Amino acid sequence: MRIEHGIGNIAKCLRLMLYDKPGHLASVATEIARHNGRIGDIRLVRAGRTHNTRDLVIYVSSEEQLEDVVDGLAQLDGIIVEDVTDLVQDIHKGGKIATKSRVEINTISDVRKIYTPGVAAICTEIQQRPELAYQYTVIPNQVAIVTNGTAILGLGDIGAVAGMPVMEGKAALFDRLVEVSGVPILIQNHDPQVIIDTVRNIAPTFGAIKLEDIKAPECFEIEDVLDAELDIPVMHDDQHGTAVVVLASLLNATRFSGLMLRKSVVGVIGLGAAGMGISKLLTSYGVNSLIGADLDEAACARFSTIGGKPCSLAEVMKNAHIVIATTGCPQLISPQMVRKGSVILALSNPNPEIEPELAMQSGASFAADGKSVNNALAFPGLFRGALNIRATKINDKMKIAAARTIAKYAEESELVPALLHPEVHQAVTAAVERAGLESGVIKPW
Ligand SMILES: NC(=O)C1=CN([C@@H]2O[C@H](COP(=O)(O)OP(=O)(O)OC[C@H]3O[C@@H](n4cnc5c(N)ncnc54)[C@H](O)[C@@H]3O)[C@@H](O)[C@H]2O)C=CC1
Ligand SMILES: CC(=O)C(=O)O
Ligand SMILES: [Mg+2]
Repeated sequence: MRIEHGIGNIAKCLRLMLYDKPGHLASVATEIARHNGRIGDIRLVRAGRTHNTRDLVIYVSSEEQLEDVVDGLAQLDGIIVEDVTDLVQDIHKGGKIATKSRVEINTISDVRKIYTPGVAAICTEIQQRPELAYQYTVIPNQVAIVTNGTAILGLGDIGAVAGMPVMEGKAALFDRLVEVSGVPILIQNHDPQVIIDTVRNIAPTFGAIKLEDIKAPECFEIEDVLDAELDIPVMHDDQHGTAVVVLASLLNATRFSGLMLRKSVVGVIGLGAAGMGISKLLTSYGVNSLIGADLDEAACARFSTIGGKPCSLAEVMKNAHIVIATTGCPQLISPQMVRKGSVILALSNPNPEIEPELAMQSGASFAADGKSVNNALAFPGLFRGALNIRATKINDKMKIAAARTIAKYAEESELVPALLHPEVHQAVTAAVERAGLESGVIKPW
């Protein structure tokens, strides 16, 4: 029997037929536990005279572990494994988003209004007064989610199309959390200039641009140029959404542990898009002592330009009170490296640099991974707030206001609130609106 130490990222549904006798379900649970699998929902599908059929969700870390579970169950008396389905594949079939009509179309008269000839009058009005596009079209509620697929989560340069499930996921969250229409835009090109030109040309379709999973260093130039040229917000989520959630979690971590954030030594491992975005916002917040490690010399040089001190991974782990890892390298941090009492945010997805449980067992005072400290807590409210006030930018004041608000909604002794917290995204929206209005980033008509 293999022993798995992973966190069980693979969700499978087992359809089991089993004797309807006391204790049978318990023997199933015991067998799954023997192979270190975790159990989710259990649903009765059919109640027969002698047998029941149940769907049982399990979480495993590998296909091999699943095989062990299924083989083990098949050997139990009175249990047949009828089917095994993958819940993640199931939920992706057909894609996760769609463009739908917001208006009823029941009669030909409806068609004449929403389409030609009626629509022509609206077109002409917009031609004469362009600002009416914000009243009569989806533009002010629509955000482009732009990727070239070069840093899809921590999977690396897997191409824009392979990154589409992530872009759809972000769009689905936009809709669910703040009713923004997110539109994935896949640009199959590595050249920053091509991305800049493409986004510039399609920008009139959108109220804002969210850059996503574009690797460093290209992401910096792309964002800087577009931000300067366009009069709508342009924000690279991996840089700034992540930075906002990190600041929120550190506001809480330092409050609970008695550290002073501005006086703490903060170490960043992986100085790419996320690492640099985090470093810049923490500097803007007032963190004075920032050390960082990266394998790439150019990344270290960029870090120096914002006041960071490059050093080795071992030095970061030894000297930093707070460690933030954004390398895309699972298990980069070993238990022996953890400094007693430190705060460890191992943010790489889909797998962290160190599992939070292991970091805590190794002496960390707080630890979290990229599933919980995730930019999805920030980007919905940042964009919703910016769209609501017709901001031209999302500036540091808006980001810090968002971070403070996220921090406030965390449960006692948690670093951040749950992503589906019923109030946090609306509260972030309101805070971003206020900060934007105070700092005057509004487009005048
Ligand atoms: N939890 C969250 O909300 C977020 C997590 N991330 C995660 O952060 C990771 C990096 O993403 P990006 O910054 O967008 O990628 P990126 O490609 O822009 O940057 C990665 C950086 O890590 C460095 N690096 C790689 N291996 C290293 C090692 N062994 N030691 C030191 N440095 C190393 C690279 O040289 C590069 O500078 C990904 O795993 C991603 O999932 C990114 C954004 C948000
Ligand atoms: C969360 C996210 O944006 C990432 O891991 O790339
Ligand atoms: Mg990302």
